[in-house]
Amino acid sequence: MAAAAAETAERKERSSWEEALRKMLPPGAPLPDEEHLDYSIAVEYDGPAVSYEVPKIEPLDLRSASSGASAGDFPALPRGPRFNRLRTGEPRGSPMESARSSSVVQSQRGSAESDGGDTSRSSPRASSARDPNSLPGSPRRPRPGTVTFNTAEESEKEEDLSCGSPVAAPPPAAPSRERRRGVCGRCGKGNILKEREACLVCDARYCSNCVLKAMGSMPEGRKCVSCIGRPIDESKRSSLGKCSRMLSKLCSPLEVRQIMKAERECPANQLRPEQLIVNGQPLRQEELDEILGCSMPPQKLRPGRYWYDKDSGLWGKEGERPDRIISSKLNVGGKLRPDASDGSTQVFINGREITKLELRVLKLANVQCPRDTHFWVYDDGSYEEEGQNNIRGKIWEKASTRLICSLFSLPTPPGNSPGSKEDASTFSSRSVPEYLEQKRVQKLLLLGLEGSGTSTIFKQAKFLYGNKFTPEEMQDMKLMIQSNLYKYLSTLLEGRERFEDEYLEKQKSLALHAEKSIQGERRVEESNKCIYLINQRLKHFSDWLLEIMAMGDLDAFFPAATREYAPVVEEVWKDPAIQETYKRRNELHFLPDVASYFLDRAIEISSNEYEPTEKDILCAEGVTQCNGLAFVEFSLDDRSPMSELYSEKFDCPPPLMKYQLIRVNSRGLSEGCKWLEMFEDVHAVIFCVSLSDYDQMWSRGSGPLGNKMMASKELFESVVRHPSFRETPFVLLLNKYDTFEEKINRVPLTVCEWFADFSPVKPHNTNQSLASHAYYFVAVKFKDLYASISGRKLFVFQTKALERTTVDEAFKYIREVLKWDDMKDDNVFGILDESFYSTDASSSPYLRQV
Ligand SMILES: Nc1nc2c(ncn2[C@@H]2O[C@H](COP(=O)(O)OP(=O)(O)OP(=O)(O)O)[C@@H](O)[C@H]2O)c(=O)[nH]1
Ligand SMILES: [Mg+2]
Repeated sequence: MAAAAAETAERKERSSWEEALRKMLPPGAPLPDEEHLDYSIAVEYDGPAVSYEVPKIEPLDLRSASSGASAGDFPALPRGPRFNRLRTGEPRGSPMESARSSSVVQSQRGSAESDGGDTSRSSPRASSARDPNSLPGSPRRPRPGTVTFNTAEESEKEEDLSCGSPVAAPPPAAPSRERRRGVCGRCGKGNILKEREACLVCDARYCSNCVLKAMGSMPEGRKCVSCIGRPIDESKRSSLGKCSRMLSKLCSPLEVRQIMKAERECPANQLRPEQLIVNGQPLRQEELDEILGCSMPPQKLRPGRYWYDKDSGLWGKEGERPDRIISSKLNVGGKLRPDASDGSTQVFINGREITKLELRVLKLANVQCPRDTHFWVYDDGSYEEEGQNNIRGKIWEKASTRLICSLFSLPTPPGNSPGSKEDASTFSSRSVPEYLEQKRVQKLLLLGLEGSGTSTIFKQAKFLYGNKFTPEEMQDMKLMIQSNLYKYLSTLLEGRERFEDEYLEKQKSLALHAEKSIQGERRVEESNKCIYLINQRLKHFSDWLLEIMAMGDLDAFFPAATREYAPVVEEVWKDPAIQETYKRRNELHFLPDVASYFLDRAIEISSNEYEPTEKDILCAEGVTQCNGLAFVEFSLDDRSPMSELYSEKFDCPPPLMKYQLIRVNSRGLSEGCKWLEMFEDVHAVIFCVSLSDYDQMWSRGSGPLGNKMMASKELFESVVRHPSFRETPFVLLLNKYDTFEEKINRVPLTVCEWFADFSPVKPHNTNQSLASHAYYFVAVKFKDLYASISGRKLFVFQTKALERTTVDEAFKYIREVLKWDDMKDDNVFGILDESFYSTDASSSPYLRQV
């Protein structure tokens, strides 16, 4: 019964689509077989109502145009930018818009027809094809967008290319363009110093006036409209998704984010399987999918030849040592060859002759490996000699081995439990940097997002506990303060440019309206004086400085230029346009609060005789100019309620504990928190967050702008999740409470999406109470987040890092936390219940925070 009904339904459906098709063909033309239908031409249906859904073409929805795994793996592609711009009425002229209004849309690839995955097919049946996953037998591989906007000529050429096998057909080559250095590919105007945005495919460069016209709404990121659908130039792979200064000036942050996402994730920009040769064999799409979809895929894959050991998960470039450990047991590539990494040690791991460096590390890790040893290594690091059936240990288990590996840039598997303490002695007998030595010091790792206050806290610790700055450090500090002047200034100048452009745009649209009325004209004339205008001379300086900053060449000009330009710096800073810009500093690409403190004294600071005061040192960002790792050792006066408890019990004073404060700057954290592995033995992680960041905009490098508190949250999460700190207590310092107190009455806490549910219940008559309420709210947010990840309690303390006493109290609080942590492990007194170990208790004078 059911079968018969289904058959009738199918027959009915078939006849109705045949009917629809007939209407599209010239009268009397025979109805082609389904196999012979040419789906590459879609015609807008304007016939009578039909019982099924007429297929629609959505030119930009590449997600539906790509099939199988890729469709599932790549999130929705941006359609926002285009619509946003259309809404704002910005003149576009992009061929994209004209194509949308046209009723005939060309399919880019005839090849897609053969596999039935083309969403542009005109068959009514194709209505289901909008969901590529619903197509039986649709191949799992990314395909370029169905619809592009090429010239007729280009489309013809492509049609030929696309006739080949859909798997083997190489993507069409980029059109070659004649280029002259510094000349815009569209308007032809040239200026070698002007910024250009380059097409990722053909490298055509466009000036800021032309880039949006040449690249349209960028559904695949920065490509000329005629290059959409084409694979990118491989040399540009590393810049995928990295926004340029030009683009961030031209588009809103949301648009930029969407364009960059499309650039990274659209099918056309992905690696093609045949570009990867693994163990001598080019990959097939399923294999590439398997690699990319595994739990630990190789990062930043580029076309090339690789080797892969599926038993251990080791992965490297052909002829080179292992580069990383990826998921094991993937069915990809050919058989691992003995000479895969070009080793010459006569020691073999899973059939591969290992390199000298690996052998050295194995020896350091006390693995016996005479010549002609054949090891079998499994993905958990356990190893045995071939044929002996006797696991001899785990290679990466010891912390020392992992540290050695990281020193030698050899991969270790993530997620190993912290190494056992007995490693310490073996480890210190080797020549390792002093700071890695296991001594009687408690290591405190101080981390935080850029500008959160870590260096200020570090410097306060130095002032507080007796480490003086050396003359070299003072000199470093001076140079840093001097060059920071230019950094602040360039941020302001860049902002000024943007505000001026915005203003002019607004004027233009006003003028359009005003043309209709004479009064309007007068009004426009009156308001034409833009407050963001600067004079020609300063403009010249501004262009020059921004150019240098964009090229990252500041160090080449300073400090030599410091004195020479000091008067101009002062003039620029005092200029009303810059002062107006400064008023809108929260819209700028992060300008610290201290910018005005230093810019006000530009002449004094730029002089040769300038010596930074203690306050200058504190206010200056950073510890040293190069700003990498910094260490300070100190001991604290140990009289505290907890130490009294010790003395009572043991009848002797506790030994003086030394602390080593290690500060890693935010740049050190940005590379996937790689450095953190070095610090798995720290006793506490002190994470610093600037409370006043909740309304600040910020971006990592040239990435898209976002809320800075959210960026802090993300960094916090990744540090908490880091395997090195699974057992380590965390102390959160909520810093800049002073700025927060002042700001909270002007800017509601809810501007940060994470705090959107902040609604203080009681009326707040004083600033104090609203600020403390908000502070408590933020603290609890972090505590909840921490607990949800680690299942433990987060210790929170409030600081105003510029006030020394608050930093002193913070360290004393941290000392208490460390002691409790020690005692929790031993539980020597048997009195440590959860409430004692909680921050809610107030058994210590320092325990007055949430
Ligand atoms: N008002 C106020 N300013 C602070 C406070 N803490 C730090 N600052 C200032 O904020 C700026 C940034 O602080 P830093 O200590 O340099 O921040 P950081 O975490 O070291 O950031 P990077 O050096 O970029 O990694 C400096 O100008 C400090 O003077 C605070 O509690 N209140
Ligand atoms: Mg700093």
